[in-house]
Amino acid sequence: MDSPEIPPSDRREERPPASLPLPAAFLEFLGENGLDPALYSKADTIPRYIRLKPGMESSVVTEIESELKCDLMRVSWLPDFYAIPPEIQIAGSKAYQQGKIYGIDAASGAAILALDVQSGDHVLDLCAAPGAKLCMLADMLGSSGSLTGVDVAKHRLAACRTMLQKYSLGDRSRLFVADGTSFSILPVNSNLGSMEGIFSRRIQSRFCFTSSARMNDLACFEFMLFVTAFVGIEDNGSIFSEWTSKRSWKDRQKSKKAKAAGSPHLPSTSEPELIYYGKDSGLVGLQKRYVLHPSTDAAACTSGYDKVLVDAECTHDGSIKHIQKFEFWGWKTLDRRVLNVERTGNLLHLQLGLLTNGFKLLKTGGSLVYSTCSLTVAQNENVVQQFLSKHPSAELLKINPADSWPCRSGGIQKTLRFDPATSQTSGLFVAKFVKL
Ligand SMILES: C[S@@+](CC[C@H](N)C(=O)[O-])C[C@H]1O[C@@H](n2cnc3c(N)ncnc32)[C@H](O)[C@@H]1O
Repeated sequence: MDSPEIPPSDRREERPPASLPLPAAFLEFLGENGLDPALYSKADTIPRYIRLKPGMESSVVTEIESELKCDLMRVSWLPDFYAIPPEIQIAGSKAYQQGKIYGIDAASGAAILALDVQSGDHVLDLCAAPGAKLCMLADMLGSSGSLTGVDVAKHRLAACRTMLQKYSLGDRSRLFVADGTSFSILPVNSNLGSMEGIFSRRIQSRFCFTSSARMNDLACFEFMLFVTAFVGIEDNGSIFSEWTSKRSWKDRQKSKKAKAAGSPHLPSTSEPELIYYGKDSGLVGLQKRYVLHPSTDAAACTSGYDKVLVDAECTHDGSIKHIQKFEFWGWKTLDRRVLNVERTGNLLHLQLGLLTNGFKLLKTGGSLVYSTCSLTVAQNENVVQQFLSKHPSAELLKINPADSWPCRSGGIQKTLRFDPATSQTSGLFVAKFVKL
């Protein structure tokens, strides 16, 4: 007689024990979420991944190999990605310091490819820091379109600014410290339509300009630059000039106030704070008040972002290397940062809020990728399900390149799950939506 099939929960006992000394509270968290502790035994075996900045000559690979003293193994399913042994540190290498490579997990790379960014797209990254995905998004964008990065933590977003500048990827980017659940600023070009009206009316009354023909975007843009030059003089300094790291007196006063109000993250007004914009971000020469005005749902449908990434805040339990760090930070901090029930409850609300607002800012026909580095169903499939039940204009999309990716299907059709055992990567859940 055939021996009865072992239920999955019992099969776990046969696997090698986790090499990390996982604390009881974390094991309990894994148990409650139906996750296998054996995954954490892979911590020392899954490779570290680096991405070679596109456009680098292939000779650079040999150069980097001799500097890092290891082979760079090309990741066949992901362009420009290489695997290196997990113990190799890249931060001290010249290749890293000169901006030729950056560290980014292969699963994160897959999430960006899933978004299918095309040259000319207006892209929003709603939880951008510390910025590895943001850099890859900027790379995919090429020489047209725009990239807007948002994060609630100012010090973390400042790290994004450093990254973009280091890798010369910031020209088309702008960075806002803001709450991603309520951020409502549209891409710059989208404002042209509404500003066309504002400027036309203003100029008509000033200069008796009476053309009834609708200006095309380019003519309108040139016209606006001309107009802002005049209006700007009148408004004395409210025009975006080229970005500088030197802060104005006004900005310094603003952050003093925010500090005094006791918020380390958000300015006291909770208004989005622009902490960087590149020379081709579309802002230079424009009036601040027209760029920073909040949008309506209807405006977003016609003039919103083409692509949105919501790489939501989560418990990070799927990021094996992150969990590994608690060996140094102390397992007690894991309780506070990962397992705290109240925090986890709030997280679910936050994740749904981020996904909902990211979708709101998407133009009709645009697509959104929702990802988390948690392996729990609660933070992934359940959030997706709840979101879909409230948004009839949202539909899950098949992620086409995934046919050749080493990942599994998520608990809902068309969603994906990467994990150390299946993918040799960090854990990541990925879902892609289209706005109908
Ligand atoms: C998983 S990390 C994002 C990683 C990032 N996408 C990358 O590839 O480097 C989540 C980020 O969400 C940010 N965050 C948390 N709450 C937020 C909110 N309400 N609005 C915007 N960002 C938020 C955190 O500060 C954190 O930087």
